[in-house]
Amino acid sequence: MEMVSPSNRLELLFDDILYVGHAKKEHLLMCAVFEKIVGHSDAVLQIGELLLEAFQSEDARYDFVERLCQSLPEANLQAVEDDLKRLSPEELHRFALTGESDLPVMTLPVPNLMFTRDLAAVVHDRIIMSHAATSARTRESIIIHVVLHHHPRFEDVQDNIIKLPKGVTFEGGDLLVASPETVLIGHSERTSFGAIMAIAHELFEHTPVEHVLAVDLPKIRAMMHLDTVFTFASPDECVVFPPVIENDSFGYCVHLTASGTEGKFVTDMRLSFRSALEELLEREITFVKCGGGERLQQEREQWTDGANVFTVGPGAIIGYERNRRTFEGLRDRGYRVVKAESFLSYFEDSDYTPGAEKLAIQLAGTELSRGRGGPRCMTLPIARTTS
Ligand SMILES: NC(=O)NCCC[C@H](N)C(=O)O
Repeated sequence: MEMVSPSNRLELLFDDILYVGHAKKEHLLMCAVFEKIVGHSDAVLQIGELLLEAFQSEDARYDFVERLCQSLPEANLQAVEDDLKRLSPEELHRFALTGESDLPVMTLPVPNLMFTRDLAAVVHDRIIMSHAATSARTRESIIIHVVLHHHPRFEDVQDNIIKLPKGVTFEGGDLLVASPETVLIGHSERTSFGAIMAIAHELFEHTPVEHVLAVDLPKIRAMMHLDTVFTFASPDECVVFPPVIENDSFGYCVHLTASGTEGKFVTDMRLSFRSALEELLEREITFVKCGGGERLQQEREQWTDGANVFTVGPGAIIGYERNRRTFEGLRDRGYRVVKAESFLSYFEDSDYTPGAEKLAIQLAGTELSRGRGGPRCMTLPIARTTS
């Protein structure tokens, strides 16, 4: 992230230059909250460390270099393909993250790797790998490929990895698992309709998923993924950006179900996302408004990821503190609002019991929030259990 500059920031999908030291502290604090809630120190894995561990295998390094050379032909990396393959695990790791090495070639860094959510999506026992929509994030799709295929931790899931066909684009922030049978996918700036159909096909074939709701989003940067305007706080509460999520109109929400005939779906055009969701989940859903009742504040808080909360455990969600009105809405729903630091000091000498009360944890995140991604974007749950 230290390599994002005023001249390359747009290409690297950053609106601003972050104070990296503070951003790191904020990230560490967020991970400490996750570990406390999950209750063991192995709860949080760091993608950079997983990559370095995977690179201990020569096959992994070769695979990475070959995919990199193929995926970005304009970077002319083929000229140094053999040299890249000869780099040590540590040197190749440095090159993979920063684009720098001692070789006479340079490429862009991958500062968006912190938004691990977009690298893949896990639904039941399947892992759908991303097909990044932008060249700034293409290398991240290769990184997750290498980690999943070569890290010993993922040895047993090889047959469960879903690879999407060429030509479609998909980023994990567009996929939300609403229930064991229902998956929501944003048709966004980053995820193509072809990807939604391919994912629906795979999920209908290999998992208990029976319904995919495709949600049409404005194709704009501020709402690049579905999780920038809609996230679950609990099974019956969501944080939503009302101007987009309550915009009922023709073609906005398409319900896909399997038809029983290979390659065919039954489609059903839904005018209201809320009613489609409530019908599929068979319960009423409360929409907590990101930014409260006023349009101006809704826009301000959506911009700083007020609608991008992450549910760490039953009843415990985390979001950026600056989204004050969003937290007020959660308080009105019975959440106790607490700062991340206070949460950790309160439970310093005791275990946290998930579900004992509804907690909305505030992460200061003044630097992280300038990267255009919230706590959900910065996580990638790799296993799911239903309760
Ligand atoms: N799921 C998300 O919404 N991720 C945030 C990604 C932010 C990153 N700067 C990007 O533009 O891709």
